[in-house]
Amino acid sequence: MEKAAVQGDGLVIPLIDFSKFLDGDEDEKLATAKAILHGFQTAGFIYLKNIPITHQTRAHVFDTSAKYFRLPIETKLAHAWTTPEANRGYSAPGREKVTQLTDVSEVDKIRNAVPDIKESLEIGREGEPGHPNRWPAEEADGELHGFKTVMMDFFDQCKALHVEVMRAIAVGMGLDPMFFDTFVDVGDNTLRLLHYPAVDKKVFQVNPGQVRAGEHSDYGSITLLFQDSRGGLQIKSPNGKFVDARPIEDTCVVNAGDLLARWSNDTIKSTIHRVVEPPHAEADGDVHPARYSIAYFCNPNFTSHIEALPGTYATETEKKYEGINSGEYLVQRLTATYECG
Ligand SMILES: O=C(O)CCC(=O)C(=O)O
Ligand SMILES: [Fe+2]
Repeated sequence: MEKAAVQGDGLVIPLIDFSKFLDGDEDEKLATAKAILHGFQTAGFIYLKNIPITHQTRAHVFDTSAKYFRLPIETKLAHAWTTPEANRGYSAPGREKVTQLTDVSEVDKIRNAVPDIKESLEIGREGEPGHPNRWPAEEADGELHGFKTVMMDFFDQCKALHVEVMRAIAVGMGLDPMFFDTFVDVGDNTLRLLHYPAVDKKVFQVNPGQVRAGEHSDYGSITLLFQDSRGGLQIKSPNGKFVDARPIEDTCVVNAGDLLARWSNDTIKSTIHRVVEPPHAEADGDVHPARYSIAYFCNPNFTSHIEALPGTYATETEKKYEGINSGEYLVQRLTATYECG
């Protein structure tokens, strides 16, 4: 067994070789699927290595993302995020406050007190009726030439990885390997490019509680998280302490979201995480350099009805939740998180 990716305060996040699920023999496939499910059931998080998304693709997407965030703020605001139903476009620093609260007025209070130091661009499925993506303009000879192609290609690769991780979960649960396929084939997912600007170290000293991204759980089935080498991601342990989730090159951090936890009748955990001041002193003196990450939020098809999975309850009375429509659930959660209007 591989050394854990993260270990501390009762939190153990496994590092799993995903090629053993995709290309291994039957025993390797089964053992890997079980390890993946076990990671989601215990930590709610796993790290995957040897995924089909190459180092080159990933590096190119990060470079392209950095180019995007160098655009002037007015250019970015011209394709700003609009509504939870669309969930596409640019969010300037301070717009979204990810939090556990679902009451809009409470979220507002917190957002105004200590805004997150980050900006993001949300990209959804192309062709969703009524919700076109909000793309930056690409001039033929401009810096951003090819942006849309790069991002949609990455979107599709992540979409395929979602399907494969769900197959691993199905195998781990003893379900038909394709059980989830018809629940996730549409790709109602969101690609979020994230930029945490360089920040003076003093900001963290002066404002206790200042973070780069506030504590929250994700909403959907799973999130594929690609982080650069800066660090600062933390995951809440079962004892309530935040533990550093160190960057490991060429791995993808995968965490279960609230809807998968609900779907699994709470046998899978959706674990709280946040992004704080990086743990290591950087060479740049008084300033923490920028951090870039990319989160790909996977969801069951918005038309899916989500209710306790077979094998997660013995009798009807053990079902903890009512069935729910995936799309409605996600819009509800996003409505509480973003400042609308
Ligand atoms: O930037 C990161 O590492 C985490 C981002 C995150 O958790 C989110 O956007 O939901
Ligand atoms: Fe998150």
